[in-house]
Amino acid sequence: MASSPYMIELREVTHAYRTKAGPLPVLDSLSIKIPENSFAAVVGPSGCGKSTLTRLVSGLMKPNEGQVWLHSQLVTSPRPTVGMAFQNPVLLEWRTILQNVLLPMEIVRSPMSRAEAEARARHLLELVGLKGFEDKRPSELSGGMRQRASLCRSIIHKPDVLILDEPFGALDAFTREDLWCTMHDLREEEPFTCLLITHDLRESVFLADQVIVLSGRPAHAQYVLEVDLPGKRSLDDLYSPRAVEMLAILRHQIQVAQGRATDADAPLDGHPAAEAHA
Ligand SMILES: Nc1ncnc2c1ncn2[C@@H]1O[C@H](COP(=O)(O)OP(=O)(O)OP(=O)(O)O)[C@@H](O)[C@H]1O
Repeated sequence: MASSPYMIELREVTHAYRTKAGPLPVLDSLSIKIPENSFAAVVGPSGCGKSTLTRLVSGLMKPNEGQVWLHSQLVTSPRPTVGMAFQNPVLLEWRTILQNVLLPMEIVRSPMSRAEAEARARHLLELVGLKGFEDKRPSELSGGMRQRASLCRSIIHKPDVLILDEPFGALDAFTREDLWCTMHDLREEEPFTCLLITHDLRESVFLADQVIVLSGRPAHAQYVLEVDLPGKRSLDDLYSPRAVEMLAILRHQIQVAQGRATDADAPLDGHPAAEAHA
């Protein structure tokens, strides 16, 4: 079995949940390739299997068929080298923000000393605009600030891969856009490989190098759009003719995935998934 040259690779992954009503097929021959230090966004109809995909990549679940590769290793058990952030940033109220950010260092083995980790946590908090809040408790912060702290926590241990499962979904539009820019700042400071699950097409185009559109359940990679915008983007880039064109393509692909449109009337661009993954 050949190892994978990608940071994340799914090869022909098929998975069904066992339910009382019988097997529920969720993924069907799903193949995805994400190179090191690149950012992939996954979009698709509600309930098509996006969160299932994150559980497979982090090793919390094993697929019925196919392989999941992470940093050239076959994933067969939970991976400490994966950082995760979710829609609800669960921070521990009895710890300060700094102590919350440092939490993974107590769980994951790392070559960093305690002093190095603390210096890194303080630096990350400054980078995301939380300088001065290190000693506050989570309840003293706004939702957007808590999500910023949660992002710092997810990368404090320098994970191979960062998995973001709709981390900005519960925030108001302005805070969300602010956090998108923070993501670009973080990536500029320290490259990492990221898999983002989102329902927001603008978010996917603003943040990602490739946008993978999943089909309806059981999901396969229906379409892959390579985002050809500048590396570090400004919000104005979202209003460029090219960004508007890409958003139209993605909107159409989501409609195809939902069974509300066919490929016959597709805007012309991008790569059908099969081509991009050849
Ligand atoms: N542990 C489980 N047991 C049985 N069925 C499950 C389990 N987890 C998820 N499902 C079902 O599998 C399907 C895919 O779920 P998943 O959460 O991966 O979808 P999703 O694309 O992330 O959904 P959404 O867009 O609504 O967040 C759904 O129908 C869900 O009800």
